[in-house]
Amino acid sequence: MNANAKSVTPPIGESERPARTAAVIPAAGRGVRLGPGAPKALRPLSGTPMLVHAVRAMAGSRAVSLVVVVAPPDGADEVQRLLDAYPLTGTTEVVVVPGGETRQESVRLGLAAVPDGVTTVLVHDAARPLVPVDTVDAVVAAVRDGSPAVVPALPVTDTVKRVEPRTGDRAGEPEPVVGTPDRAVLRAVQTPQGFDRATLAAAHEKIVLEGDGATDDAGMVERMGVEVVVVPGHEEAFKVTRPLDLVLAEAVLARRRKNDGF
Ligand SMILES: Nc1ccn([C@@H]2O[C@H](COP(=O)(O)OP(=O)(O)OP(=O)(O)O)[C@@H](O)[C@H]2O)c(=O)n1
Ligand SMILES: C[C@](O)(CO)[C@H](O)COP(=O)(O)O
Repeated sequence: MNANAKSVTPPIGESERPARTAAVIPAAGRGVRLGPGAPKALRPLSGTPMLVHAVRAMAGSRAVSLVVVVAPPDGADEVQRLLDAYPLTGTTEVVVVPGGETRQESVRLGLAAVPDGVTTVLVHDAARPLVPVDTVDAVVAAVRDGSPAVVPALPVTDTVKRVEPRTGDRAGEPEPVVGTPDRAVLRAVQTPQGFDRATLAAAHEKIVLEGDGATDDAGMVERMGVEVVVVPGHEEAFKVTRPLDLVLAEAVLARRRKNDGF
């Protein structure tokens, strides 16, 4: 959309949901970097599984009428039972499907379960359980305003180096630096990423045929030559990846409880 053009899209929740929005939550990963234990999405945060936080975060947006949870390939029944134990208060429907060996495959399987009539699809990591609803709404609004692919992202705060990785017999050796990108043009990308449904489906179809090394869905769309835009992300939308991230997530939840007066 032209930067100066004014959006005519009604605020989220005030439209009659002409364009149904679904959220696909890939939750089939093991969480190897988090260390031994249950699959990452099922680990508790303040006593509630990470996945439940992520589902609530998506259902918290009035735009989202369906959440597709992508469970570990052999764990769909367990995930369904777990979600049954934490029913949502609103009207958002939740379905569970088995996932695949890679995140990309899991997203593709989740997308296949999205019914006809849904025109906007969000893809959100179960590993980002604390994303605020305003961030979700900002992504949905940008898609509804005409951007086929929208990612929330934050400026990078560390200086980033490009290196020549040392692998195989040379793994562990110091890695030569081959460049320092200008930090001002870098963004650290989060989820939910929002898409025009047909665009996302086409990107996944192309990748199945041709293979690809993209680490996020927007990267796949970019490789088709489609414009991807960034909206402001949020510090609390960080990805729980390593053990220290669990400590941070608990601290964020404790701060929210305190702010809510609990
Ligand atoms: N085969 C896979 C692998 C990952 N994911 C999901 O993709 C999201 C982001 O992935 P990441 O943080 O890398 O999770 P894991 O793959 O579980 O982590 P690790 O690489 O440490 O094992 C997570 O919600 C994860 O469950 C998935 O649905 N299917
Ligand atoms: C999709 C993502 O969360 C955007 O930052 C990220 O690329 C997932 O990466 P991972 O390798 O699955 O951790």
